[in-house]
Order: sequence, then structure tokens, then C-alpha cells
Amino acid sequence: MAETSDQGVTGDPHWNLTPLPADRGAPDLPRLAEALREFNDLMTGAVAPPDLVKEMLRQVEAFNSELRAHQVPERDQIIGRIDVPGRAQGLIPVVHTDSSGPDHLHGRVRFGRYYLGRNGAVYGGAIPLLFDSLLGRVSNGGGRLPSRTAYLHVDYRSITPIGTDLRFEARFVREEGRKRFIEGALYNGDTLCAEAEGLFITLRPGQA
Ligand SMILES: CCCCCCCCCCCCCCCC(=O)SCCNC(=O)CCNC(=O)[C@H](O)C(C)(C)COP(=O)(O)OP(=O)(O)OC[C@H]1O[C@@H](n2cnc3c(N)ncnc32)[C@H](O)[C@@H]1OP(=O)(O)O
Repeated sequence: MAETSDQGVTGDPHWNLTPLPADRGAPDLPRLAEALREFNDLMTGAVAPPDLVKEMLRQVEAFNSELRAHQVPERDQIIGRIDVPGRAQGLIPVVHTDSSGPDHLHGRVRFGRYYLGRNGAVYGGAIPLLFDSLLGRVSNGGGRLPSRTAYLHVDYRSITPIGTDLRFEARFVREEGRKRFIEGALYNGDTLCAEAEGLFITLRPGQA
């Protein structure tokens, strides 16, 4: 799997991706997603004056109105695709890959203010979201057939801070028939914040 920090994954035939159209705004979508992520962080942390809130509401409603006219079927959707830098989405924080191979993925991630639960800690529900994405990438990497999460077990070992570069590791542990066991861990420096084990099941031909 050829991969760089947030450039998107390419070169794995099992993703079976159609080429990205050049004329669909794709070059600017990753930057737009970055701006939206920053918007979410700033908005979460702000007490904005009423006039600013009113103006933001006006502009967002205007964008929504335009976007309603450009809705496409899932097969044509660009946002969230694995080959688009940062997936051009704002759900999961951008992951920076330091090392990847058929059986592992190591890198860094930072949760912004948007993910704040309380007292500087990341909301607990955001951590399985990250692990599902990381473990799913390992499961579906290395030329393996597509799989789907059957379970995801997460242990919270210590507070995961927002606004801090965290280190993650994910590794392929073993395979039993269609079952793949993948593990992951998230660290703040030397402190283990959370660890996860996931079971991924290889999809049968035709299984969507
Ligand atoms: C805008 C945002 C963009 C984001 C952009 C991110 C892009 C980044 C992409 C990276 C990649 C992400 C990857 C994420 C992947 C998902 O998140 S997938 C979505 C969440 N998962 C689901 O919806 C799965 C729902 N469940 C199912 O579809 C089916 O239950 C499954 C998992 C396919 C299994 O069903 P099945 O094929 O009929 O298989 P089945 O015979 O039941 O089980 C096979 C074996 O597994 C065992 N098994 C099955 N389930 C379990 C279980 N829960 N516990 C224990 N054993 C089990 C069975 O006992 C059986 O064992 P054996 O008898 O063979 O020993």
C-alpha cells in the first residue's frame, strides 16, 4: 500500500476505486475540509457575538441551499474516499503516517477542540471512531480482501488530551479463516491512553 501522511491511500486494487474526476472540485476539497475542521475547533471554543452568529447562520444556510442541488449517489461521492488526502472529511481527525506496511500502521494524530469531552479530555466516543478507522486500514491493507468490523473493544487507560500530538500503533495480529484480529494503541508520550482490539470479517464475494 503506497501511502504518505495525509495524501490518501493509492495502489491497492482491492479498494476498487474509480478514478477521481478532475473537474469535481477535488483539488480544493482537502483544503475545504481543513478549513471546516478549523471552523469546528474555533466554533466549539468561541462565545461568538450575536451578530456574528446571525451572519454565520445566513451564510451556512445559503451553502446548504446550493449543496442540495448537487447531491449524488454514493458511488459518485468524493468525500470520505480513501484516496483523497485526509479523506476530505471532518469526522475523523487527520492521521499522519510515520510507518506503514502490510501488517502495521504507525503514526500521529491530534484531536482538536471539537472533540472535547470535559476537562481537556477527548470525548470517549471519538476514540473508537479513530480506532475503527486505523484498525480497518490495517485489516484492509496488504492486498487483503475487503473486511468489515464485527466488534471493536476499547479500553480507556488514561485521559486522552485534546490539542496534543498523540502517537498510535495498529498491527495485524492473526487470521483464522475469515476472521482477522487487529490491535491498536494510542499514546501521549510514554503514557498509554487507550488500546483496542478489533475483529474484522472478510466479506464473501457479493457481500456488500
Ligand atoms: C465521512 C466519514 C468518512 C470516513 C472515511 C474513513 C475511511 C477509512 C477507511 C478505513 C477502513 C475503515 C473500516 C471500517 C470498517 C467498518 O466500520 S464496517 C461498519 C461497521 N460494521 C458493520 O456494519 C458490520 C455489520 N455486521 C455484518 O455485516 C456481519 O455481521 C459480518 C461482520 C459481515 C459477519 O457476518 P457474516 O459474513 O454472515 O459472517 P458470520 O458467519 O456471522 O461470522 C463469521 C465468523 O465470525 C464470527 N463473528 C462474527 N461476528 C462476531 C462478533 N461480533 N463477535 C465474535 N465473533 C463474531 C462468527 O462467529 C464466525 O465465526 P466462525 O464460526 O467462522 O468461527
